[in-house]
Amino acid sequence: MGEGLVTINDKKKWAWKRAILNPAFQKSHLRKLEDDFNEVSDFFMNRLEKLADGKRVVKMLDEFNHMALDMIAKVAYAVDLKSVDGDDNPLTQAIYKAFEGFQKHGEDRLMKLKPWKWAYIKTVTDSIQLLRNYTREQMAKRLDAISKGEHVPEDILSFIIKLKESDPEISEEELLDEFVTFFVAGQETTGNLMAFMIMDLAQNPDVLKRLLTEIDQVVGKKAVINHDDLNRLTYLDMVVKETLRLHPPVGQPARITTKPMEVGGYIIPTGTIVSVALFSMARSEEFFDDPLTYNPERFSPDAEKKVDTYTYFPFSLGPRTCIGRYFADIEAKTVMTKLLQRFTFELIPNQPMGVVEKLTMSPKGRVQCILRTRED
Ligand code: HEM
Repeated sequence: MGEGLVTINDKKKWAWKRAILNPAFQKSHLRKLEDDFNEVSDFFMNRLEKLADGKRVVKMLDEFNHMALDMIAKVAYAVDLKSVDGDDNPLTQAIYKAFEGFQKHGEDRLMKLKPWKWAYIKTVTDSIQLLRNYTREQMAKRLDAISKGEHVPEDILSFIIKLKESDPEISEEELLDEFVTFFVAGQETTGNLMAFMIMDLAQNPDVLKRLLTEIDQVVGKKAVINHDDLNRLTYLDMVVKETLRLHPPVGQPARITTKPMEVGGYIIPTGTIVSVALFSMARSEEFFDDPLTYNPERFSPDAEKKVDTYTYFPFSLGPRTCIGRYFADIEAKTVMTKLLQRFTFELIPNQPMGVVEKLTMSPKGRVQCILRTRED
């Protein structure tokens, strides 16, 4: 992700990029891309339709991860990746290889010094090259269309290009970093959120029942889920928030101290990486009543006022809070509404119910389910 928004350390440069990219992620802007959110969700429902035979074991985490990749490709860059139907397309494979390489590099920073890893590293760098060539082509096409005065979508790519308009000196590499950043930052996180929602709902039938009642009453079988529908699905909002509390996809947001700080009598020197264990805080009685119980009521409009901002922040806090939080919110709610309109799910017994933490926190057992259509 190089000098992309997530990893960039230069404060001034970050602030400039963030100011230009922020409007692309505002709720009012994302509303304009509602059709794309619906289209990718519908394509995903067709995929689930094929899997919902009441017999097959479906790993929901894998399905959601593919869908989330398709969502970023479409909503951010107007690209129809359609990886839910199989990831044999070279671009999808390259994206997955790049993610894997990024993760493995995080686990073993000395990898480059180990000759027996060089063949593997080459497969990763080849994939990154393919990805960069592809994004370079997309960017060139878009710039060409803009220069000819053609109509172009108001997607995130258009905002990345605004970086170049604001500073023509910006390198092509940096623009590519930004392009790749959104693929990485927005895929696994939202995929995990939706997989955790299925896991939590399947284990809490009363919550699921109430949610289904809300969906049936508020949207019924409505095909296009828009912003107003999402606003009226208030219990769904509470369910999303409670899932993010008990199962935060980013379990430990981190910061680097810029001056010495005292915490609990200990001095933390400048330049220390400090991470806050959201996952553990959610499990502590010091911060939440009956913390292990999955209880969306914590986020009912009245109760939510009592939730302390400094104990619950799945999208982090401060200026470097997640830029994609509304994107994730619209995506998760649109997809889950459509899924619950059509399907029921049942967890396969005896699968691991814990979490694994790598770059993100994901369900260990990949949420294996049997799916059925609701008419069955
Ligand atoms: C449920 C889904 C998501 C969760 C839980 C999540 C969580 C987070 C967190 C905790 C951070 C801050 C990291 C830190 O402070 O250490 C962050 C940053 C970021 N996220 Fe997300 N995120 C999600 C979805 C998305 C999506 C969909 C996108 C883009 C389409 C995105 C793009 C970013 C970017 C670019 C940053 C860096 C922002 C900056 O430093 O200015 N995220 N996210």
